[in-house]
Parts: sequence; structure tokens; C-alpha cells
Amino acid sequence: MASGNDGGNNKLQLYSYWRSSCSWRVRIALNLKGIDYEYKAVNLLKGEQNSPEFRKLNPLGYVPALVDGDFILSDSFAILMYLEEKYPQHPLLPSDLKTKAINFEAANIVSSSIQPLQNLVVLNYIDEKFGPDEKLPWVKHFLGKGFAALEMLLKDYSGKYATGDEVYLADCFLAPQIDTGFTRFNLDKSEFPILARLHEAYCELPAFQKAMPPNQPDTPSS
Ligand SMILES: N[C@@H](CCC(=O)N[C@@H](CS)C(=O)NCC(=O)O)C(=O)O
Repeated sequence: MASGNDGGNNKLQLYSYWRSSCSWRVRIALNLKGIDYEYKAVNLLKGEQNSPEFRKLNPLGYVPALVDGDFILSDSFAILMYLEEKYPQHPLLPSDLKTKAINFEAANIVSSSIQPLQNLVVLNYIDEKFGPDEKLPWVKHFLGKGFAALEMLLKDYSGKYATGDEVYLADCFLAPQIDTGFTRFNLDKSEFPILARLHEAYCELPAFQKAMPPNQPDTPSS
């Protein structure tokens, strides 16, 4: 297995939460590229993301954050692009210009137009302002809108995976989002046949399996 070292002992550190879809994207990319890393758990339910120590790593108070020696980087998209340049094995971007652009589009639908609307901080705010019963309809509304857009986009590009028969950047973003939509928020799979098919394909891949929430060091035992 390739190491995250620069020849020294600075193994990459990933600040992560077991159920965070944004951390999960990075775990997939690290696994695909065969990079060993140290898992640093941040308990979002205990508010550890808002501690002064963690805010030094990400002033927004969100996971993931990656520490590479004295270099600190947060935001999963930036982290994946950094890993892509530093560790070229298993490329996350195809060489074809249009396929690459579609990978960016699909990844950004997830990271800009779906996940931020279901983030813990947003759901806590809705709970506080409008009550706990408003959270699920809110999430399902925006997940459904995003999933419908992804279905339309990917019908012209998907193969075994999102943009063909190779795993790329879009898959790293889609796998956690699709799983969260279907298993945590109970979206109806039959409405999203392409996403349902991709979900099954991802569940077969060891790099994706290893990154899943039940398999993390901070996964609760019960
Ligand atoms: N655009 C950021 C978003 C990061 C983000 O929203 N992380 C969530 C977990 S998936 C988080 O830490 N939420 C904490 C909170 O809402 O308090 C990324 O892709 O890394």
C-alpha cells in the first residue's frame, strides 16, 4: 500500500465523522488511491467540530479536514483535487474533456446543491425554528430535487459507474449521497433507477465498502 508520507513520518491525517458524507468521499478517494492514513474522529453530535482546536483546522467547523505534515486543507472537493495531484495512482479524473466536465458537474450537484441543504447545522436550525417534524420533509424535498437532476444528467453518460465503466470523482461524491438518500432518509429507489443501479455497483467495490459508515473507527457499537 502506498503511504501518505513525503519520505518522513508525516502520515496523512483525516479528521472525519463516521456518518459524514463529506468525510466518506475522502475516505473513498484515499482507499482508491491506496493511501494509508490516520483516522482522527470528530464527534459531530457532541459538537467537537465547533471546538477552538478544530476551528484551527477548519474555521467553518465542518469535517473533513486533511493534515499533511504542516499543511492543513478542508473541504472535500479541495482535498480530492490535492490528492489527485499528489498521488496520481488511480486517477479520479478522466482525460476526456467532456467526461471530466461531467464529473465536476455531478460532484458539484452533490456538494453544492444537495448536501448543504441536509447538513446537521441546517437541520438543527430547522428543528429550532419550525420544530422536529419539519426536518424530514425538508430533506426529502431537496434530496428528491437533486436526485431527479442527477438521473437526467447521468442517463446520457453512465455505464457501470456514473460516467462510464471506470470509477472517477463523480462516483466518490455520489456513493455517500445516494446511500444517505436511500438508507437514512428513505427515498424511494424505484423513482431513481440509475442511482439505484449505481448504489448496487458501489456496494461491490472494496474501496467503497471500507469507506462506509459502519466500518469506521468511530462507528458506535450499537
Ligand atoms: N463543502 C464541505 C462541506 C462540509 C460539511 O458540510 N461537513 C458536514 C458533515 S458531511 C459537517 O461537518 N457538519 C457539521 C455541522 O453541520 O455542524 C465539504 O465538502 O467538505
